[in-house]
Amino acid sequence: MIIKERELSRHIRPSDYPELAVRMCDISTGAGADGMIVVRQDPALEMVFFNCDGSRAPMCGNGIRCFAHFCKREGIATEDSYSVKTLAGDMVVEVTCREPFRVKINMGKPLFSSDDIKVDFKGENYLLRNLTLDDGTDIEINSLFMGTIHTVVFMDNLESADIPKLGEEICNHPVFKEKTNVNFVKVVDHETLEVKTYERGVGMTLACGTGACASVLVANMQGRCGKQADVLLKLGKLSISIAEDGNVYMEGPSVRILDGKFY
Ligand SMILES: N[C@H](CCC[C@H](N)C(=O)O)C(=O)O
Repeated sequence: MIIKERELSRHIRPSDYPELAVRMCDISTGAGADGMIVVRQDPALEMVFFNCDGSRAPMCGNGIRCFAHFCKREGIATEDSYSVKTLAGDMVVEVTCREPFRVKINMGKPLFSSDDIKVDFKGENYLLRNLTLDDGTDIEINSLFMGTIHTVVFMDNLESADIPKLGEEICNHPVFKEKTNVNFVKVVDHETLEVKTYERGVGMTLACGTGACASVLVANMQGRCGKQADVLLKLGKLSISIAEDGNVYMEGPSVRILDGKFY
């Protein structure tokens, strides 16, 4: 869900955005969405993103494709390539097709330090670590910051596993001081991954752009896929590529569903 900050009632202040996100995203009494984006135009073009529980997230991969689509339709961005400020840094947008709308985003580079993912650990990164679950079993996880905090879990049985339950447990595990988004990844072949994501502040989602990037990155580091891979999500497909300089690119669509007035 996307709103223009300039068109908001003067009674609504930035401190009200978390509550507005909860109300607008509510499936019963609002429009129903995973998150709310405020388009800020001053002093620079900025995407201000909230999860449907009202928490702020630094970045949203799906959101920025919708943001770019919205800015094009509304005449806010007239160029095909421009930069968007986010809490995870400036993202570079490049419209690859106007109708149907497709866009490629430079999502930046992954970060691996304990400070980036808010986990206490020694060593260079938090990849290939064992996490002990409530039932005493260990699960191998890989955590990193790719626009936001992500954990990647490789799994062959995406269909039979209780992903919502497992996702919720990992997301809220005390090791993650600011929680984590959790991506369950099945390697289909060297160019294709299937990903299901449980999101912090949301729950199960139909698609997660930053999660798709995190999944390809970790899969590539472990030799499970190449530097370019398609990510199959419940609702669509994203193309992810890792450039020589380490920047990660995400390419995919955005589709307008409705325009409206929220009271
Ligand atoms: N759905 C988003 C990510 C939202 C992340 C958010 N749930 C958090 O970090 O709190 C995406 O497409 O990249």
